Amino acid sequence: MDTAAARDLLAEAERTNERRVVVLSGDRDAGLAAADRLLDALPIPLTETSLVSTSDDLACEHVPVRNAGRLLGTTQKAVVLDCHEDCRPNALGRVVGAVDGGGLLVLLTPNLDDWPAHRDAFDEGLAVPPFDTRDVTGRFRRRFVETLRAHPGIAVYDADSNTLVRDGRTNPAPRLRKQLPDPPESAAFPRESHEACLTADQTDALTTFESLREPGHAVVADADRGRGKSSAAGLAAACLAREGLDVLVTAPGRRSAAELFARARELLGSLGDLASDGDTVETSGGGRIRFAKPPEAADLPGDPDAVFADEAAAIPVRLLESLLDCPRLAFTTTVHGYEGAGRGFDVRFRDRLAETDHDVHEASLSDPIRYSGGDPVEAWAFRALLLDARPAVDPLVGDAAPETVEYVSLSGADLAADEHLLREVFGLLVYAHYRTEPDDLARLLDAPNLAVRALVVDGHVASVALLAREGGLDADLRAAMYDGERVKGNMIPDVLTSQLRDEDAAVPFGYRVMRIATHPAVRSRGLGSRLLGEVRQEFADDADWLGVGYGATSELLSFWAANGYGTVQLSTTRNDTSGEYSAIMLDPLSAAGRELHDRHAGWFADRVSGVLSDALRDLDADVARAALRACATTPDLHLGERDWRVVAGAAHGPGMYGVDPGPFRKLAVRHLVAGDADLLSADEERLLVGKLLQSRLWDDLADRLRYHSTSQAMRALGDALRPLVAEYGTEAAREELRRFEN
Ligand SMILES: CC(=O)SCCNC(=O)CCNC(=O)[C@H](O)C(C)(C)COP(=O)(O)OP(=O)(O)OC[C@H]1O[C@@H](n2cnc3c(N)ncnc32)[C@H](O)[C@@H]1OP(=O)(O)O
Ligand SMILES: Nc1ncnc2c1ncn2[C@@H]1O[C@H](COP(=O)(O)OP(=O)(O)OP(=O)(O)O)[C@@H](O)[C@H]1O
Repeated sequence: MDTAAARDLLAEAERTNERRVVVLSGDRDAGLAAADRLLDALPIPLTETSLVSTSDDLACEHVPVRNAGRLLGTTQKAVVLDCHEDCRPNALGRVVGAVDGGGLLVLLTPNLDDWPAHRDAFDEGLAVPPFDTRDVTGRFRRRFVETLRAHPGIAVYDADSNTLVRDGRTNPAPRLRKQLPDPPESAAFPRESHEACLTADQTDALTTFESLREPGHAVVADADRGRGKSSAAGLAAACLAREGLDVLVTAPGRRSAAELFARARELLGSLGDLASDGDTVETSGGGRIRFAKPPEAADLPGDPDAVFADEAAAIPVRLLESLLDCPRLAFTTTVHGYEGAGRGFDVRFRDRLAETDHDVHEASLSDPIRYSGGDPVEAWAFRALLLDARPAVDPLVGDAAPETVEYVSLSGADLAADEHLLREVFGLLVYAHYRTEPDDLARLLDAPNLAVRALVVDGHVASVALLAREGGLDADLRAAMYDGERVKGNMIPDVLTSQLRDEDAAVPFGYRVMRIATHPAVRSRGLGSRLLGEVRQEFADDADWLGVGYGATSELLSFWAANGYGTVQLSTTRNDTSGEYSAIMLDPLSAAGRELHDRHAGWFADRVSGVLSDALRDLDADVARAALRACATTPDLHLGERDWRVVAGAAHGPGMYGVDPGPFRKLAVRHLVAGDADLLSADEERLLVGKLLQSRLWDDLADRLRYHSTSQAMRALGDALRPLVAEYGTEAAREELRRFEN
């Protein structure tokens, strides 16, 4: 790229405070040399430049592609992203956000015509056994190249032929540069906090946060990425802590709360109120700002005065609900961008918030901080990575019912050919699953092991399922897996083989429902079940099993059980963000699938009482009940005469559970897995789980189940045992019962 063109492009970026993209396409070495010349010719210091690449080929900072997340929240004047050997959509999303207004994103790419056929390390990751890289398609790249050629603000330079294909200038009319906002005349927070705001939106948001000085208020701040909402929250947290309040901050990860803490520290520092600056920030007024992961924050440790949930949409609603007991609440959420849509924050949580006694205040920030509004590179990134994909608007699917929808199979080619459909499918997945990210868009379009099935109404997506083919692995791979090697993309066979030590688990093949989502406007009408029914019918003669692995809640366990899926495993560690244990369930389709299911269901029932008294001691009793109820087997119950005498005796008083817990546990598992669900009340079942299986202390259990006293809880367990003895006991057991009943 000749120096004059590069200088003109950078000058335009600086003049408008927008970003520009330079694509250097062609041979990698030629591209690198062109990048080197470009950076040399431009007035951009090396210290403000990063190269994101598999190798360290330029004189500036080098960030490995897999660590591109390091750039999140930082800003650079120029970032060079090397797309030759490992083009990761996630890295692209992170890198774009790190370029400052007036800066350049430089992409090193293969020749744009050839790129879709080029295979790299990312594609190798998509080539899940038994597929190989040749099975991976290049649709994501084809679409990506089209966006590079079509969007304004993107220069394309062919480094092989030294030709400037597009100069990337948009020649905008001159605009007034934004001034820093004036602090409000009268503000409740210190003037310095308002002076620290960079846009008028941020000032307004901070003013909204002032309501939190009094208890009984909640603030919801939403914005697109990079509008400074976390920073506004940080300034507010600092002001509250300065007044002596204890502020608990939670976010999907500590990293995501970094900006909030940074602003709080800066402000307290400049006010001279920073007493201690470790993981917890303490103020000279006796206040503090501390962090806890969502599952811990949900218990409101130390009864904080205020809770701030940053990126709240990426935190499960169940955990957010536990925060509502705190007198002051703040939630920030991203409108567009993957974190934003997760788990229907708007749909479900705002209603819950409105039902509380808190006065709810809203703040919206639309002015970007790092670059001007209307920046063409932001618009391009939204489109290229579908950051703004949304489910169909409600009225378009409002009439969807199980009888009126059409079941369709959507191949990568179908999705690539129909942008509307792609947006709706992807938008729905993003909306419902907080972990959906840019890499998933490429997977959807190119991965050979994935299949998309949907229910559509008038061409609009009402429900969608993403299926991943798993298993059917040869003996060598199975042995490797058994020996502990990670075999990518085979989640269920992997768990059954390596954790549960079943070397044959990956012989049969099946489809794991990776994600399923029904449009929020039409949930609970049977669409999700219809979709799973159709999937079952379609694959009945073509696969050995259907399966699923997900963060277990009692509602979801019931949903899957109602659709024929049976529990075979509960994980022994919790997910960091959701705090949920995951469940694996199977729905057998063939004889081989049934074999696999039956041996694991049987084994699950055999071992579950051991696990519940150990790693799963803190599993929610209702999740345990639902997981056991969803296990499709009938556990053995071989109790001897002496066992029954102990159990029946305990049901009436003189016998004691503690002398020999074994038979009680067997009885509980037998009933909770395969017994008549109406025999005991929900609380009685919770007692079986809590006392007999999880060995909780009586005081704790009485408290949890709201019994007036420990002895009342003990009597309730006896009452629960009686019908069980009557139902399952031998003649000897019933004889024992009759002794006491008379
Ligand atoms: C691998 C995975 O994807 S697991 C995660 C599943 N997906 C999600 O959680 C995304 C958000 N949720 C959704 O999109 C939907 O709620 C789905 C896909 C779970 C269910 O789709 P729907 O079309 O509502 O299913 P359908 O109407 O057939 O069955 C609903 C029943 O499932 C149960 N159910 C399952 N999950 C839930 C839930 N989160 N909230 C309420 N009910 C639920 C209920 O029993 C419900 O019956 P009800 O409405 O009479 O109470
Ligand atoms: N008042 C401020 N003072 C200094 N820097 C700020 C301020 N507001 C925002 N920034 C900077 O602008 C960038 C975006 O801010 P922030 O992270 O708060 O925004 P956000 O809306 O939460 O965005 P994201 O969704 O990307 O986290 C950050 O790099 C931050 O350091």
